Amino acid sequence: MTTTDGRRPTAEEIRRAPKVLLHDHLDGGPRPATVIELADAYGYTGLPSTDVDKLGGWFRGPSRASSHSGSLERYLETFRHTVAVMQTADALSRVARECAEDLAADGVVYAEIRFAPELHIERGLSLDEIVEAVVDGLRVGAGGTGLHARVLLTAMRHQARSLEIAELAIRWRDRGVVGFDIAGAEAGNPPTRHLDAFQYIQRANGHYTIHAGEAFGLPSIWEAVQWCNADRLGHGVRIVDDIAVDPDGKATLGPLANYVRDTRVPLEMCPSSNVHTGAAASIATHPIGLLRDLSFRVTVNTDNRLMSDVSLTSEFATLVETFGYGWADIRWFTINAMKSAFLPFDQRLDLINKVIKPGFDALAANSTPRT
Ligand SMILES: O=c1[nH]cnc2c1ncn2[C@H]1C[C@H](O)[C@@H](CO)O1
Ligand SMILES: [Zn+2]
Repeated sequence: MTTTDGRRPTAEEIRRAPKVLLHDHLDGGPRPATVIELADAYGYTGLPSTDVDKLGGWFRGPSRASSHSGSLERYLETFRHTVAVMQTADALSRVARECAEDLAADGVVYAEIRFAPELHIERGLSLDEIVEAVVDGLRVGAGGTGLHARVLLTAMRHQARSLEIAELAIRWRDRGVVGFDIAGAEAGNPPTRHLDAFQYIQRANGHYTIHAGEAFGLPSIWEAVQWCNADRLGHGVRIVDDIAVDPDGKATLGPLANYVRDTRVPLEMCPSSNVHTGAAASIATHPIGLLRDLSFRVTVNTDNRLMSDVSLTSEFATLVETFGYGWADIRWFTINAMKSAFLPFDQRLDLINKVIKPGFDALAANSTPRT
């Protein structure tokens, strides 16, 4: 459904819509100017440029399919510069505060921001000090805005600290941290490597999502769902490998795709990031179109706002442009995301009924026909 006059939502209208973001990396979204200032303040001399525009362009460059082999590993290389300047409590707080400010300005009303504490210990911060700095920064940045910001703690899947990070997540669960995740190079690092961490969280009645089915296929998703009991899947795009579509468009789901759809496993889809890492060839051929048509529990996310040069608004605008989505679709993705958040049920319901639905109703009603 588009607006009553059949017109598609504009980017500015989408920006004003109350949106929900479940998959956004803190170290994938700092402002280029902040990276330069922090590098200067802390004596980090490794930046490829100290010019704001050039640095921004450099971060985005490797994401472009043309200049990039479309590999997750290459995409992840750029993070070393953002991580390098996020090694003190002040720097972490500032990046977190600005992240919340940027999301609030983009019309996000609920966000789960993730990062890997183990990457921020180079200057001697303890894991708890790192989490404290980020939680504080988000609280300050979100203060006085309509944004509710929470944290997911990520463990790097090629490392061996996941149980420790899982314990950290539970230790902070009543203080802004709502879940756990694993990220990093997927091939060769299957989710079951971290089974003890997932089981720890499960025994503590906590929540976790798992990056799976991005750079590796169905076995990764199967392990994440059937061995590790993931509450949600980060990306999960390769679930399409278990769906056959015949020439007249009829889709047949294999057992894993059926299971994921039947049990409403939320898919944290990040279309632009997937094009940049080679997980999808283009937005037009991105599986989100098919998965939305088949009513999987799809959500729309940014992944890395800096490296992929996106905002949640721009990501929705791209989908509107590509798939002809209207308000009903954006609202459906948004409510899917809010239902899938790691927030207590009553708070999710409150945001849906008091913020999201009224916000979308007002926008769809007020959108004026184009002259
Ligand atoms: O899309 C991704 N897939 C796997 N790992 C990722 C992705 N985006 C960011 N990361 C990694 C790099 C960051 O340093 C780490 C924690 O945010 O998570
Ligand atoms: Zn990610």
